[in-house]
Amino acid sequence: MPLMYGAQSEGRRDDETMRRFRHDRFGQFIHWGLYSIPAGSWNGVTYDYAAEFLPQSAGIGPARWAGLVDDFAAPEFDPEAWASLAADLGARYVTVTAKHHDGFCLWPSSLTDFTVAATPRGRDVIGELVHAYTARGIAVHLYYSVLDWHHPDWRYAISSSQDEEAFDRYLSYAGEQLRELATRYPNVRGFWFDGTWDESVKANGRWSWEIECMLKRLIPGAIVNSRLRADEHGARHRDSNGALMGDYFSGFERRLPDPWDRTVTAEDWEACVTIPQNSWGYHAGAEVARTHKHPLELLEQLVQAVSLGGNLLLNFGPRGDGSFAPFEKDVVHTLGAWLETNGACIYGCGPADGWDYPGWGYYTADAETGAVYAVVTRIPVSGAIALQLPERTRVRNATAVATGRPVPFAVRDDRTVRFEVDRASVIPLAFALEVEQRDDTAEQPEVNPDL
Ligand SMILES: COc1ccc([C@@H]2N[C@@H](C)[C@@H](O)[C@H]2O)cc1
Repeated sequence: MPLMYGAQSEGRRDDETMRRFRHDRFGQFIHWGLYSIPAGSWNGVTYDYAAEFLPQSAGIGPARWAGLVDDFAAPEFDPEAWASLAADLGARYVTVTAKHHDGFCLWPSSLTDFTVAATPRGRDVIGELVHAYTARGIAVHLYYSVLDWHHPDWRYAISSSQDEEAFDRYLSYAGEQLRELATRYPNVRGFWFDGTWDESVKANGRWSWEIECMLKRLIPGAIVNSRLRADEHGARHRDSNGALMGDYFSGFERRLPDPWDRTVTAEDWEACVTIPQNSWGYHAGAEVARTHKHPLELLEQLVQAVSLGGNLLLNFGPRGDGSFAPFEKDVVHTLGAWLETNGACIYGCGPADGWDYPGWGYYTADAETGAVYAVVTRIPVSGAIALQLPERTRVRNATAVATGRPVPFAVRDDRTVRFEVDRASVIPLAFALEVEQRDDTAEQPEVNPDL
């Protein structure tokens, strides 16, 4: 059907900025704001829901919530230390909350006084972070919530002409804030929109179209996630013709596609995940802490995302004082150390065509060289893994990515090779496979079916 405000482009973007985003594969999400101070508790009551939703959980109105501005002193906030942490994690980009649903702005916006400028130290958090990350070669995307609990003209739905006039004022405010962000911080790489599910926003597809046009005019090549967009019929992420809006699908939140779901490889996508089961802002509650994922679970999510052609955006919620909690530093050390020696199977990689999900781990392939990687995340009881080869494919040799040492394998039949895996191996264990297309007229590989 003809659309005025549908997808602005067809298919994958193939410009340098998007190729870099695709190559990066691994990003760090940062949720930091007023909600980081109470960290899930209010007036002595702990609410086990997401910490950034505390105003909703505890029924705190905007005026009382705004009282936290005076407590946002953030004595431990050190942008260079945050950038070093991201580098140690192995993240190639960072997405930072410039404004979350509570409407508090981490930059000194001229459009409102509900910003860091009103805090005791008045620092331009976004400006200092953009500088620090960029100086370390880490790209920055700015998270912006269209949903705004603080702004008096915000409406969840439009049910009167007064609502319409108010919400039009709100959308003008949000549009001017976005212009301000793109103008103040022109070297950010992208914008990550959230809070766009309400009827009021879905009814304003033209506004979302115009915002995407404006941001890409102000910052040529800027990358925008699919959550910004609605078309004129209220379709989100994909327009009414099914075309992806924005530059990558960003509907996977605290979940990934099924590891065998190759349909997702048709487009760029990013999954955002948390370390606790469900809190993006720092939550100090013991019950929430009980549900933190093990670092290796998060590492497996990264490998799984890459095996399906996606990026992983792993969230960290710094504490109200600007420091990171010990459990987050554990994640940084575990993932950073593994990526230091195994990054070849992640950065610049994507799905390995023809290599089906094996169950014991994931296959990735270098998008440039075609090199195939087998990444073992669970060792079968047999102590061996069997690789089902694509048609007319032969494995010439295999090396352990972390050490570069050759790895012996047995050819079981013309479609199966088998690796013995040392149970003491560091998991995930990545093998680099040198494969070649086999000319069927050539001699068949020597097979040993008893293996
Ligand atoms: C269940 O509804 C929501 C609504 C918003 C969110 C927000 N999206 C994540 C990326 C975080 O910012 C979270 O607060 C999560 C769940």
